[in-house]
Amino acid sequence: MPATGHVLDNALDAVGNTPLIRLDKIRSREGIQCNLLGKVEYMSAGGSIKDRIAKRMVEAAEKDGKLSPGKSVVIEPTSGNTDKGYSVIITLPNKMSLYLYYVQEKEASLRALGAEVVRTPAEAAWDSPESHIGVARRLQREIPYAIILDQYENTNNPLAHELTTAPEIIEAVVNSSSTSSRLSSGRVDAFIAGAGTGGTVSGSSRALKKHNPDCVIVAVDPKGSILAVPESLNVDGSGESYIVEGIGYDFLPAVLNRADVDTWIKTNDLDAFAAARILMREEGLLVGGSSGSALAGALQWLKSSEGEKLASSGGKNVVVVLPDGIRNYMSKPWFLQMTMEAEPSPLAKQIACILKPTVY
Ligand SMILES: Cc1ncc(COP(=O)(O)O)c(C=O)c1O
Repeated sequence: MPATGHVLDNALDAVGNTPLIRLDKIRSREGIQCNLLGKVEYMSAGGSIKDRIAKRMVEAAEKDGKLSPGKSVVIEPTSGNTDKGYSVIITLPNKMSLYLYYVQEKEASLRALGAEVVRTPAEAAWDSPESHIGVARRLQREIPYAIILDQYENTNNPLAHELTTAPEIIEAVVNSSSTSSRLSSGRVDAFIAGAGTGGTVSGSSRALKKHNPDCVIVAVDPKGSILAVPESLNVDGSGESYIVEGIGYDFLPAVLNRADVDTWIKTNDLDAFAAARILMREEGLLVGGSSGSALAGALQWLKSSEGEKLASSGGKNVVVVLPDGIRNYMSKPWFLQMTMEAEPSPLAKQIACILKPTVY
């Protein structure tokens, strides 16, 4: 959400500057005393936290003379590049290939922006030639002027979070604490985010620890992924697949510096989707599944022996990153199931009663 009252030059200027919103209903239903604040990334122009790194990686490559408009083909990064005159190819793991009628929203949005999308089998190991990474590398070898900006290794990925995500959070908390006594610590006391490439947690951690050396950085990793430490955390559910998208890997991305993380929390799909539903129903935030993972992880941590002290301290500020919105997942079975109530609500019954005699 950009500053209001200004005409922006283009959609890239509407990347980031997302709101930090109190999750007060969840806070009170969980009996938590500290402030629970959601960084709502679907309000960025492309609808995802990935807008920030796509923008920074492209701009850095331009500065280094690695990209020339009209000529270069950018392989892999998400939206935001088309405005700049590059052809874009996205290689995307086909997570839900089992569902025949699955409408692929991510693919449709990317195509709408003018990108070519190549689907790759989700089962492929990251280092196999069939994986999204393997296919991207092959295309780069074959297509002239093709470049992979490589979010897994590109230091501009964590840097985007160090220079935008975390400073926005700090600014919002510091500014608002001068006018609201509820944000009384005036600092970010804990930060919780899902880990995929690890750019969000590592980059944000660097800025947040400078702001408050005691800020606790909690990373959320789905069961079945291997990112968490200690390694023993990854044993439960090892080899299992998970449906939630955007977080967890079967390899360690170079941009994830595990030393930047204080604590890891493992989550499962069921808890993640239940938490996403609560964010929608109770807070009116139309988030995607991994936002549910982040919230589920946050609540798990706040109930743990480590997080409990913060949870019971009024005026402390705990920030949860909500990385994208439901737009990308509207046809996923987990979401469709969620929208079908087992039992009609009293209001639904009343409506049915009123409309009964009507023949349509
Ligand atoms: C949709 C989505 N993309 C990416 C990420 C992770 O970001 P990063 O790659 O910075 O770890 C998340 C984290 O929750 C996510 O939900």
